[in-house]
Amino acid sequence: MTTKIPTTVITGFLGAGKTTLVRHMLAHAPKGKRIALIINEFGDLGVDKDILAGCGDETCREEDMVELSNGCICCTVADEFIPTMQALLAREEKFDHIVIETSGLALPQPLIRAFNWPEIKAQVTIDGVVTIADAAALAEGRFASDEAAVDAQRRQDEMLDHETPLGELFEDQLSAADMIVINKTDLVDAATLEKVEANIRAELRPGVGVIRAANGHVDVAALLGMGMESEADIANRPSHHELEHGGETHEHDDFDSFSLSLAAIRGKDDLLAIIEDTIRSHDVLRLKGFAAIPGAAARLAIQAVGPRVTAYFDRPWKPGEDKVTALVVIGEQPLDRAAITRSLERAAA
Ligand SMILES: Nc1nc2c(ncn2[C@@H]2O[C@H](COP(=O)(O)OP(=O)(O)OP(=O)(O)O)[C@@H](O)[C@H]2O)c(=O)[nH]1
Repeated sequence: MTTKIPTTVITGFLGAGKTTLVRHMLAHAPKGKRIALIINEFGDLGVDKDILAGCGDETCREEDMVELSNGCICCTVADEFIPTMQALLAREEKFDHIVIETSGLALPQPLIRAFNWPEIKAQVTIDGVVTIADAAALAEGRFASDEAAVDAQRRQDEMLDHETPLGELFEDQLSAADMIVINKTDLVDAATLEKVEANIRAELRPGVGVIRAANGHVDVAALLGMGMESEADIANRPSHHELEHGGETHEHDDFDSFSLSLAAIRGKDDLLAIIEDTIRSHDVLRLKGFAAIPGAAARLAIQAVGPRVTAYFDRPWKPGEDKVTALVVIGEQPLDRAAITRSLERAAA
């Protein structure tokens, strides 16, 4: 009997901390373990791969990272995910473990189901589905629906969704999970954290573990080696979205993303203030990218989750590299691309 390669699936909403957790996991995985990484990112700048490149050293080399950037993994299972897995499995050097970071807008269920396809099932199994929850976003009610408005709508049309797109997606990510990591515990107080955890626990199947973390710092031994064989249990992980929409539309049809670049900007503080203002005025959910700050030898990595903007110089510009400011913007439909672009262009020199 061949031993199947265990695969960990990481889900969680936009900006919850998936890449941060994967980074921690690669840096702390047992030495000698060889891990392949499949990254699916919403938006086309490849920020996550850039952040992860090199952080696993010999555990996960750059050539062991594969990016799936043509849309969300749940819509491209047949065209992209299955061939990517087959190509990984056909490599001469064998992997001990595979980690898949899904995009923050992905429904996990179609991906889990793909592990029952004969060509995958024979060689790979899901070790566990880990869902990362953003304690700060939950505490701020960013997934909550406006109950009064929804009730009024429902009275008019019984067929209407009773969930916001965000709430529905998050429920699907919770229902798919074998383990929940409540991340960003540093941003909320103890009483709030208790409340957030109680709300999450109320949505879970019995037996699903919950751990708390800041900056994705979790015991890697608890993550790798769960042995759940989640694909065999797909019937117990219903997708609210698939049930309600009959699989005809995908949840992220409700979301939009675009990228833009700015040739030259005035300065760092000015740029960050303009980004924060733009996010607040246009309900941007997630913004990330890199900026070229005048006079700086390193590029500035920018991360914004809701109105919280952070930035750090991540590496020196490479010789000959195009020094531009490039950003990905993600939000609910309709995203007013022209107005957001105009707003961000106020940072231009
Ligand atoms: N304060 C705080 N910030 C965090 C924590 N975890 C992650 N972050 C920050 O949150 C931002 C988003 O983190 P990522 O790891 O990129 O989130 P993600 O889920 O991979 O994002 P997407 O792939 O875009 O969906 C980054 O600026 C992180 O540094 C945490 O526990 N506390």
